[in-house]
Amino acid sequence: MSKTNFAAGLEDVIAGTSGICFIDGKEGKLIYSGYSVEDLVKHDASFEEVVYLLHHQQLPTLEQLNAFKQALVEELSLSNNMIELMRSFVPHVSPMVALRSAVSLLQTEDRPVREMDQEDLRSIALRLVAKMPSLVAAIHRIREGQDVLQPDKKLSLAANFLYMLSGQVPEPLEEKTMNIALILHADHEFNASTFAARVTAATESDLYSAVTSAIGTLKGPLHGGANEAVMKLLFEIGDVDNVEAVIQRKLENKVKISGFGHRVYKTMDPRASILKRMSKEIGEKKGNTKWYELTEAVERVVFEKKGLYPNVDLYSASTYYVLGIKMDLFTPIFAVSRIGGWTAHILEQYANNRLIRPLSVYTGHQRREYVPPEQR
Ligand SMILES: CC(=O)SCCNC(=O)CCNC(=O)[C@H](O)C(C)(C)COP(=O)(O)OP(=O)(O)OC[C@H]1O[C@@H](n2cnc3c(N)ncnc32)[C@H](O)[C@@H]1OP(=O)(O)O
Ligand SMILES: O=C([O-])CC(=O)C(=O)O
Repeated sequence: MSKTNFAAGLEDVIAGTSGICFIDGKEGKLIYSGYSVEDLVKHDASFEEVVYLLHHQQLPTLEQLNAFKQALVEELSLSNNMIELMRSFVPHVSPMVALRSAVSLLQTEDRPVREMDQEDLRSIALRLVAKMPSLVAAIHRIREGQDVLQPDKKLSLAANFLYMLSGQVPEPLEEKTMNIALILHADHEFNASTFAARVTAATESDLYSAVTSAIGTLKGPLHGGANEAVMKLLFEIGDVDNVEAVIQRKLENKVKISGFGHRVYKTMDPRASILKRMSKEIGEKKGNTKWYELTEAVERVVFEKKGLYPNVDLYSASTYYVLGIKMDLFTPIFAVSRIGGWTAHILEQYANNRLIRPLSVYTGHQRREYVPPEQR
């Protein structure tokens, strides 16, 4: 590439190798270390099993899976000190800002680690995966003025997350829905937040710093923040009869419709197809299909008017909303899942590292002579 050629937004640039995840953007396929997400969902894989797969690029044996689940459950709870620290800032900031800050604070409780020691790195990665649902649930309960709940060690990670949020052990379909949502969001190759994590890791900085970079990157509405933006759009539309006019107006004003379009998929995002089914199923179970139907109408109109396909964020919004989750927790839930992928990529980056440092095309002033302030 010459110094004046560049790819805006790094479009189509191959920035490295990875054995974790493969996306076929033309065919709409998402494969984690050889296993399609459809297959993992069809066979009722657990989120824990998928995290193991991402971390080891191998499905665990039953014994390995049980040990991994046990290790995760043992790490779920937050210290009293951590909860007290969180009380001081959670009520004043958005959940994503609180989550980014809380992850940073978690490091202050870590035992001393051996630098770049594989075993220590893996145990921090596991700790981060386990703490994420507990942090999000604690953020929610603190800002609602409720007690922070301890995890129930008999529950899966998906069920524990819903339990720590609401204080109710979830129904089987609620647990299944959350488990599938967590699997579907767990990894996506060199997406913006994972790439941010890898850039930080490539300086040989620590795992907490890399994950903090990733959370800050996920927060934006062009990336993970789009699921909350979809719910806001559904509220703005309000009724199926308004879809056509609201979408038309937005498109005329060149406003991007959240939950549509993708840098890599040129067809339906395979995760959106599965979440569409889940949104319908949980809506029917809860006797509230309004949000599913509204989303489906938006999908139809956006396709007719602009030829755009849904991405993962479109149907996750109605799915979470019908589960009774507040919309400003949608993006934090993305982090509860994506921590699996982020940590896998950070470990992979450490294992085969080179500093990530691209170039820019300079568009500033030509060389000039310095003039002292009093002569300008
Ligand atoms: C988990 C995730 O991160 S999935 C993505 C979540 N983000 C969203 O849902 C936000 C809405 N979508 C978008 O903004 C974009 O589609 C992105 C950011 C996902 C991808 O962006 P890019 O690959 O840079 O595509 P870009 O923004 O250049 O769009 C290409 C064309 O499609 C149009 N387009 C793309 N997405 C949308 C959209 N959601 N609504 C309206 N038009 C869109 C653009 O306006 C542009 O059209 P033009 O050529 O007529 O100007
Ligand atoms: O891959 C991307 O660019 C965005 C995305 O869908 C994800 O991170 O899940």
